[in-house]
Amino acid sequence: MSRKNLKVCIVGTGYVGLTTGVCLAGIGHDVVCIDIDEKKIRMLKAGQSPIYEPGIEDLLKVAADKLSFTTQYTDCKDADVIILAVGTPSAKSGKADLSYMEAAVTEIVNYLHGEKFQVVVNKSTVPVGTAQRTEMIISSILHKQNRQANFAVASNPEFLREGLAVHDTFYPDRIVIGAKNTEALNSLRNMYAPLLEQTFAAPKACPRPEGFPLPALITTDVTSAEMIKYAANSFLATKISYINEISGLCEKVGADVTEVARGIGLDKRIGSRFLQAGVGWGGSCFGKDTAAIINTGLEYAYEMPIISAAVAVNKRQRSRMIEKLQESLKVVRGRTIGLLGLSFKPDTDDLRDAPALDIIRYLVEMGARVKAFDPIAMPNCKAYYPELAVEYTDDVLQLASGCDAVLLITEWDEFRRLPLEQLAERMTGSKVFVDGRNIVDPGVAQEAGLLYIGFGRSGYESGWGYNWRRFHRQLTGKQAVGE
Ligand SMILES: NC(=O)c1ccc[n+]([C@@H]2O[C@H](COP(=O)([O-])OP(=O)(O)OC[C@H]3O[C@@H](n4cnc5c(N)ncnc54)[C@H](O)[C@@H]3O)[C@@H](O)[C@H]2O)c1
Ligand SMILES: O=c1ccn([C@@H]2O[C@H](COP(=O)(O)OP(=O)(O)O[C@H]3O[C@H](CO)[C@@H](O)[C@H](O)[C@H]3O)[C@@H](O)[C@H]2O)c(=O)[nH]1
Repeated sequence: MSRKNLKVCIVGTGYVGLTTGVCLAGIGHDVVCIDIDEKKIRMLKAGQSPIYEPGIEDLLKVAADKLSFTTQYTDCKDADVIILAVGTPSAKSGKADLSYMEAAVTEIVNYLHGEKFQVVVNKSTVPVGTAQRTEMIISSILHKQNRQANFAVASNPEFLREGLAVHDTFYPDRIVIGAKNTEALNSLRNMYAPLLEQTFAAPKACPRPEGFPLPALITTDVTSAEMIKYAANSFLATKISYINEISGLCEKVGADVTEVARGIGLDKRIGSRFLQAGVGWGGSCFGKDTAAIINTGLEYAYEMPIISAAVAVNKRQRSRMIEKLQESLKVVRGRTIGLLGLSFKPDTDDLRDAPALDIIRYLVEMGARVKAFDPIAMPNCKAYYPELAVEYTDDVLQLASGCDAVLLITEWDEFRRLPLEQLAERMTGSKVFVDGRNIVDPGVAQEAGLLYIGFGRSGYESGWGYNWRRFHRQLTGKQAVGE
């Protein structure tokens, strides 16, 4: 099949829309990104990314002549492919709120016409039936306007991870296209064709990692494509909750969950990824997508106990953080607690459903003074959660100063190399260090003078074992039994 560059219009220029836009422009398509947020579009026109995502600003430069940004839908005119990438947040019921999708669809209809074939693509995460409903909305508007258009609706769910969005877009494990119309399928196959070629080399900003396999192309019906997205996210969220449930039992029986995860993860049927126990998952997707799939089940009177349990376990992990603090400090009221990390995961400034937000709220309610440091997410936290009573600090040492306890919430790479002794020197009282991501070596932390508490690392739960050995050495100059 001969390949041609397409005119692609992306509606919604957030994490998914912007990444998709810069990457498609990076492989030669002419891309127009639309958003109703004027500030976002102003920044993008000036070459600045409104989100922190490695590689995006480089691509904005590299692909500048293939990219444009606008608040005007008129630029959808003549697009071969219109990609919908607006938000689909949770409504109160847990159902996906499709109002942004439907608002966008009613706008794009005006730019569908009969002169050439156009594909409308649902890239947002949407419940089963949404492609069909999109088609129905478009057809009924066209009918009212007494017009016809040559179009089809396809589902093309997105699997990128924040912080790795550019990498995941250029080198996905799979591309899923759900369409009942062959022309739509061919158009999208054409759009992604460069990514499927052995010789594909992304723009300089994001070279192919050594030995990285080509993506699988999965073409299927629209309903299965819609289900694939929810099934994938629910599975990943469940896998994390599973290891977190195991980690609680590890604490009881005296096992170390990091050893258990290593031991089970080497079984290829299980796999080692997504077995990091700790304070649990957050982010804009897992919470909303597990809620939405449970809700879809309810529409069919079909309970989903496994996914519901994964949600409950995840909620419990956030409370476990507070329980660990209470067990060690006894009284939390009137104490100073420092949070290392605010974003829901490293390499992003995204705070949506971040565990840190709940933990801050609990602590403030309990009467603690809360300090925080995050390498990237502090401006967003100040802007979007002005009501949070948090003292922001400039670095990890300023954070530790005067703290009774420090809680590591986000696994930022720089937190793997913390100056633990200097932290301990600046802290006060029993110098509790709760490692919500199990990334700090417990022995090294204890050596530095901290009372280390991990998740599922029972040997270090109370800290007494390690402190006792340290004191024994200081007193006797000899190693203690078991060292
Ligand atoms: N963030 C992720 O990692 C990720 C990954 C895979 C899939 N998804 C899914 O992709 C979708 C988008 O997620 P996101 O994180 O990019 O959201 P986002 O909030 O970052 O971006 C959505 C954008 O859509 C814009 N918008 C809203 N209504 C609009 C309209 N009528 N016309 C034009 N623009 C409009 C908003 O202003 C916003 O900039 C969601 O369904 C999400 O579940 C997200
Ligand atoms: O072993 C692990 C792995 C992750 N997490 C946490 O899980 C959350 C989600 O992490 P991740 O999946 O890396 O981030 P997202 O960017 O939210 O990506 C998920 O959600 C996206 C939106 O749907 C999908 O596209 C991605 O495939 C899916 O991984 C974060 O809070 C992580 O800290 C753990 O607690 N333990």
